[in-house]
Amino acid sequence: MSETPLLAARALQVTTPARALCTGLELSIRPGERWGLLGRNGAGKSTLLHTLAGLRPAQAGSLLLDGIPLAALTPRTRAQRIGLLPQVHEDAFAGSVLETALIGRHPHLGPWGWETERDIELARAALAAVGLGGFESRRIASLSGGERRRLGFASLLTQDPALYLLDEPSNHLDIHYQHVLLGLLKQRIASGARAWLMVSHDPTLAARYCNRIVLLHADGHTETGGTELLTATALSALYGHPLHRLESPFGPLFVPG
Ligand SMILES: Nc1ncnc2c1ncn2[C@@H]1O[C@H](COP(=O)(O)OP(=O)(O)OP(=O)(O)O)[C@@H](O)[C@H]1O
Repeated sequence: MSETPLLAARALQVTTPARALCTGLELSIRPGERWGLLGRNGAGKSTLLHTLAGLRPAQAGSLLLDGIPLAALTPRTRAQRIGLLPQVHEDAFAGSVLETALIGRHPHLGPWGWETERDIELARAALAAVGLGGFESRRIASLSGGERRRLGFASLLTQDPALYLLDEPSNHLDIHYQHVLLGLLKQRIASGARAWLMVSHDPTLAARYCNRIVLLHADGHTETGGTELLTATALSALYGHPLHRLESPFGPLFVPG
């Protein structure tokens, strides 16, 4: 495949003061791909995701965004191309729902930094898409956990990056919204120029929504490939817990033993 990857990791090493979380990662994320990143608690999934987003340095190796070293790009250029849905939303400013959805437009604003009618339209449309139409003037502190999570998706939709980095996106979402929101992003990615990498603790969800997989093992080595990596044997070893794979019309279901 000759197309330049949206994001490429070459011999990437991510460490904490205590240990190596990820060693020698080779990853090419291309348009149309939906990557699932699976591993145990504490394996280093969020730290790796933040490194791929350029929010923390790698200890070795390189990261290329559209073929250009990520570190050479301005934060604004990076934010036009990469969007992060964090595991937890930490709200430094107690703004309204509409103001928070509009944060996604910041990397795209003109030199004066003012939002246009079009930006506000996009934010309103994103809120409606996540079921928060009519919530625009609510304070974010008054939202339920699932409503706050849906607002995080709305901010990401208004940002409309090429690469969506999603940290446990199903957190706080009921079953309906898990499928509505992942379905919505999947549709965006099907349109061609975008991709996602999502951290998940649910191999059933990963098998249903992802077409590429990274298994991050506790010793820092990784396996990358298609969904054929999602075998009962591989996942039982990954989690240190027996898992059974059952076939269903909706794809494989993984059930703990
Ligand atoms: N600054 C730090 N100093 C020491 N250890 C750290 C530091 N930051 C993270 N860690 C450790 O690195 C490991 C990886 O953390 P990370 O949050 O990336 O794991 P994770 O795979 O996302 O876990 P979870 O599934 O529990 O969310 C954890 O053991 C964590 O305690």
